[in-house]
Amino acid sequence: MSETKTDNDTGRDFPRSWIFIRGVPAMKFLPPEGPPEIAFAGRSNVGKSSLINALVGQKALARTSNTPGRTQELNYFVPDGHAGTADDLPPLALVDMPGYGFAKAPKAVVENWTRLVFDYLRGRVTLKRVYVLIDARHGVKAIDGEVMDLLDRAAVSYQIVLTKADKIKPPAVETLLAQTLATVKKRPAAYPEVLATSSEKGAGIDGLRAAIMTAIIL
Ligand SMILES: Nc1nc2c(ncn2[C@@H]2O[C@H](COP(=O)(O)OP(=O)(O)OP(=O)(O)O)[C@@H](O)[C@H]2O)c(=O)[nH]1
Ligand SMILES: [Mg+2]
Repeated sequence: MSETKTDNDTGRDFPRSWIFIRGVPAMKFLPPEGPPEIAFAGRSNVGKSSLINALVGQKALARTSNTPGRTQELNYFVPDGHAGTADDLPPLALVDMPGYGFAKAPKAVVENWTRLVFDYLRGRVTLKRVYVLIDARHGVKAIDGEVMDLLDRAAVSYQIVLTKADKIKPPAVETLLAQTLATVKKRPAAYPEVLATSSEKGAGIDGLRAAIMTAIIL
């Protein structure tokens, strides 16, 4: 069994030690459907990989970069210490994804990632919750709306997370939280709570861990 650490506010356990198990360049390479999956989606450079590192408390589990287009496959992370056999599956998997929108890569390559991300989001039976990340400096863009439309149509549960909250003033974070919450309340598959985070400063990370642990038992 993997060690666990406890979130004070919920008493639920979030696994402490995580490993990378697979990078998936196309749908046919997905692992067999098993543990509940929690996926992280968002525009290139929004901070998906950094948020995963903050959640697991490991600085370099997922690769991050200042250059948009760093993550190029669906990357699977699971808690360490599980055999992966039918009677010892990990309790969940975190899935880091390529970004959508602008990236420093050829157009055809970006189109390929975008198709992979959209196909995965639409069709993965064990996908329990998608975290749709929004850069707190930029707010919700048209492509984020398209992703939310897709998730609403596919009835896949998702929750909005603002990233890089350390980059703007607290009142501006509050305003964006309220605006974003008003938008998601009209959306059928959206969880009616928006979280603000900073992977850099650790803000909002405990709350996100707790939300994930709740999502996998729903
Ligand atoms: N100030 C600040 N910078 C952040 C935060 N999160 C991420 N960054 C920075 O933003 C850049 C992009 O972070 P990544 O985690 O690689 O972003 P990503 O969404 O995984 O990017 P792609 O894989 O290219 O789509 C890096 O330079 C990070 O250091 C944050 O909370 N605060
Ligand atoms: Mg990334």
